[in-house]
Amino acid sequence: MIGTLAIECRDLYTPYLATLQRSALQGVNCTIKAGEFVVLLGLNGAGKSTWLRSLLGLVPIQTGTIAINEVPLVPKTLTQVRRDIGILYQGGALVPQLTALENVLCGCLGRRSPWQTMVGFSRKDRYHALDCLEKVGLDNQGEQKTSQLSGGQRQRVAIARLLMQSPKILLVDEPTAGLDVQAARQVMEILLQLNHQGVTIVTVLHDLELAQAYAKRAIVLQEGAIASDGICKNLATHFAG
Ligand SMILES: Nc1ncnc2c1ncn2[C@@H]1O[C@H](COP(=O)(O)OP(=O)(O)OP(=O)(O)O)[C@@H](O)[C@H]1O
Repeated sequence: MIGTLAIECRDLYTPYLATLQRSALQGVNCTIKAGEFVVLLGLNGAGKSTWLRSLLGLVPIQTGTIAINEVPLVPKTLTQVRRDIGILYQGGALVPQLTALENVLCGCLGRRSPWQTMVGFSRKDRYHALDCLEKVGLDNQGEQKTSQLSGGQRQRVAIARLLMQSPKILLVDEPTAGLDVQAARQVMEILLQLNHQGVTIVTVLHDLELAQAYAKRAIVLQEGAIASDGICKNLATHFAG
């Protein structure tokens, strides 16, 4: 699978923002091959989340092009492209009143008709959701409300929910924010396992040690453009400079 292009951005500009006195993204050029594990680094406001959201067509684009799995991202291809790509937002965005299993089941709502949604989830859906929970080590917590889970467990439920759509590309925004060292490593280990299974991972991280331990390539965004792009090595020294 490595060799095909998972993500390709050419001269990507978002519209001018008066508050910033520039565009959030200004000239992003980048290719990421299928199967890569990439960490996205940069200061607050550098444009990391905006870039991730742009890859799903969630941000207006002024100029430039995006292709996902070699399919140009245009209104006509949006549904097709979104089938292949999952995004995990900061905090996971789970429904606290629902159980872990119910939250994971929500991951298949996007590919169901309104009629199927009214009928409820099938036994097959439930087995699939349990399977996804098992992949993140939470098969015993399926019936627990997510409000009663720890931050690390909630983040893993959010990953399991994404797995329901069997994405080929996972975009992850600060998956370890607010987690202790052990929980952060558990989340990163899950991302690594998924990567070993062929899923392309692009994750925003602020922890340089974790970045170096798990990702092979680091892309650094600065004021909406790529300031550096290379192998994950000596990141602390690089950033000190
Ligand atoms: N819809 C919007 N309207 C106005 N400004 C916006 C909008 N979206 C993003 N911005 C601005 O664009 C810049 C980039 O934001 P973005 O959230 O992508 O940065 P980031 O690198 O992810 O930051 P952080 O590390 O804090 O999450 C920020 O200064 C933000 O305030």
